[in-house]
Amino acid sequence: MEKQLEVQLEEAGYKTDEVSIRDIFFSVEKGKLVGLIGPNGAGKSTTIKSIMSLTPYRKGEVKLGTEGNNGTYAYVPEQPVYYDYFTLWEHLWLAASVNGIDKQQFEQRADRLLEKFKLTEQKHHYPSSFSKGMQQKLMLIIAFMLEPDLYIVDEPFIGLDPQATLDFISLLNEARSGGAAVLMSTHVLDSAERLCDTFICLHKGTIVAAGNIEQLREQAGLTEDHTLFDCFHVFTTEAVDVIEC
Ligand SMILES: Nc1ncnc2c1ncn2[C@@H]1O[C@H](COP(=O)(O)OP(=O)(O)OP(=O)(O)O)[C@@H](O)[C@H]1O
Repeated sequence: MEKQLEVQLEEAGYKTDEVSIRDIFFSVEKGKLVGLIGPNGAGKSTTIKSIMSLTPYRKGEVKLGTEGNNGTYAYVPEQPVYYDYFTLWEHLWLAASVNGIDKQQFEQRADRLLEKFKLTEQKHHYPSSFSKGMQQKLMLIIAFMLEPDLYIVDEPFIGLDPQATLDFISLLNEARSGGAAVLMSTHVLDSAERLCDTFICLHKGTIVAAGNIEQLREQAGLTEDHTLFDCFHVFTTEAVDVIEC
């Protein structure tokens, strides 16, 4: 299967003399959803930020796109980022125009997504007046509007209401069936268990387990009636050998 993202991070951190994550090696194939899981402070956001070259220190390599073909990506940060003086619609148009989407295609995609996320009425409002969940939806709408080869999403579920969560999942599945790859960090393990093909479990800045749910159960020494949460508990509370992925 073709890799859309290959991560070979030896070390990364917020200062040159401080290593926050180390030995993070994994890949995401076309059409697959890889879940980045781990407790608070495990290094999920740092991994994502260093993939995006947003950490001051990074040693290692990140390859984006398939063999001989640079891929496109959309990054949805944990904290929404917006301009105070642009309306919702202006944000979408700005993102579309810098990414070369023509006006007709932009309007078609943007209107469909606003409808889906129930923000049509707020089209000409300023995101600074939005709730956290509505700002999160703005970030997701931009990502889906760009229809990239790869989605990198940092904790999408916190802040979204149940209907928006379902809408987000259905759009994600639609993008995957079109061949898009997804890397998603989350604490919401029941959703992750249902959605993700494979998991990277981080603890104390490094990978402690990786694979699909069956492989995680095996690595945790658990039987098939155990959930992702049970595996997570084993990997993050007991001394485990670091398992190569
Ligand atoms: N801006 C920063 N400057 C310095 N250290 C940071 C910064 N952000 C995170 N860290 C440190 O890096 C380590 C990993 O944090 P990170 O935010 O990646 O964890 P996380 O798994 O995303 O946690 P959470 O689930 O709480 O979001 C922690 O020790 C944290 O204190």
